[in-house]
Amino acid sequence: MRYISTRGQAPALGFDEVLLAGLARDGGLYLPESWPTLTPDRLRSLAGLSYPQLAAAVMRPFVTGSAIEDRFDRLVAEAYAGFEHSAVTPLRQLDANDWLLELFHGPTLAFKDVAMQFLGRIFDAVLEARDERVTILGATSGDTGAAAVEAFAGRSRIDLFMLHPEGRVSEVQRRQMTTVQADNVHNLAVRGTFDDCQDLVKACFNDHGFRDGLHLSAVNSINWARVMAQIVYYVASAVALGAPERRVAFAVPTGNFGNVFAGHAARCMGLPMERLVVASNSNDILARFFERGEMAIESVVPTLSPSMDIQVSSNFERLLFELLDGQGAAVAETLTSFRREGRFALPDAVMEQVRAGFDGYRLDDEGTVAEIARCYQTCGAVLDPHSAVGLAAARARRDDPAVPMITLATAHPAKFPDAVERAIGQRPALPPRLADLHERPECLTVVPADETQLKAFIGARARVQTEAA
Ligand SMILES: Cc1ncc(COP(=O)(O)O)c(C=O)c1O
Ligand SMILES: N[C@@H](CCOP(=O)(O)O)C(=O)O
Repeated sequence: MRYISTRGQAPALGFDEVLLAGLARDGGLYLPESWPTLTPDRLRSLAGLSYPQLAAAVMRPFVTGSAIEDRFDRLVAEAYAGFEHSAVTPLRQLDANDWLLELFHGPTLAFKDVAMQFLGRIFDAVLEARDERVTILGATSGDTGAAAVEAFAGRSRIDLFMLHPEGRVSEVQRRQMTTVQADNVHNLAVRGTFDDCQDLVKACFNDHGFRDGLHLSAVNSINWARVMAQIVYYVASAVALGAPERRVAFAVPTGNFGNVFAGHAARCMGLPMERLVVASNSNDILARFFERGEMAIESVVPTLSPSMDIQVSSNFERLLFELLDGQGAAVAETLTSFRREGRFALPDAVMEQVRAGFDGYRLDDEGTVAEIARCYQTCGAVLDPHSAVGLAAARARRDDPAVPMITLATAHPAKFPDAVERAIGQRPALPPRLADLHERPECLTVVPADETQLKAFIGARARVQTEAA
């Protein structure tokens, strides 16, 4: 399988190169040249498979030509062996045709583990096959960082530098990153927002000298492999509820648009799907976009669902590439002017196409607390605030009650105990293996949102450079 950049100026690459590159050299994001097809017969053949078997079957066409193709099934099986639920991503029924897809049974209690546990293993295997080393640079609003630290700590060919916005992640999220003691893990608390962190990451990648010197790589959803691994649970849940004979709909708590883009990718591959509902908190740039056809940046406001406190959704670029008929130059121009002007609009005809596939919804903190309480009272399920935003969106935007509506539960409630306690008067407990999280010593460095200082910090510590010098 070959991959092309959304900005049209970088060379097409194979899977291993895309995995290690993260961001394309023209600043774009990689997409497969064509979508592998999930025909109705193929979908039927997935029924009854275990999650790792289904994951390997869905992802295999994306890795053809990879150095790890022959070990792929084993790596996938290992990735999911440590999940605390044997179904890996179980479906929980909330009402006649309402389902919660629980994506938080991995080691750090968020959906990021589903892809990141897999990424840790394939990075290692590809680097070993090529006898190479990388420096991973990432930005997190809480969960990607925790999942990456867990997946990459102690891996000898990898140094991980993870940027989070200081004071804007939950205490559990921060501690999950900062209490892991490993020489190859560096946590940086940036004085700024998640968008500042993400901009710093992209700036480092776009400095080709810095990027090449350190063999920079990415584990945010700008990396195609993250999205690829997230496609699997859309397919698994739809097949469990009757695909291809029955269509399903999804509601997705959204920030960087990576998770919902994975759902869209599953649809492009042939999964029969009603609309994807994009659920936002008060940082509602996407909800406003679906309403008005204009993407307009406003300042980030802190909310009870901090992982979605994002204005610039990096993966929207992949959808834009499709909407602009694969014209990389038009994508680059639109996004450059977006960053300059803080807005861009799409023509009505394009918005019609967008609205046929997506719908948006926004929920503020008050509504989030009310939704956690409502769900607890009506079904006994304790939701985290991100999943609550998703569930409210599912109810509000449901078209046809006969179509199963699946809400993605993206985090365990114990990651956000303050919000949950406010809603239901109880603090959800962390699993026993994390019970002493609040007593463990933390290790992090506070830095300004400054590209030069960040590069100096990384340059002084990354082992790739030390060895090359
Ligand atoms: C718990 C949780 N829910 C939802 C999201 C939003 O997902 P995405 O950024 O893929 O849109 C995130 C962050 O990614 C998250 O950590
Ligand atoms: N909400 C995310 C933000 C980064 O998203 P990613 O999917 O692009 O890694 C987080 O939890 O860090």
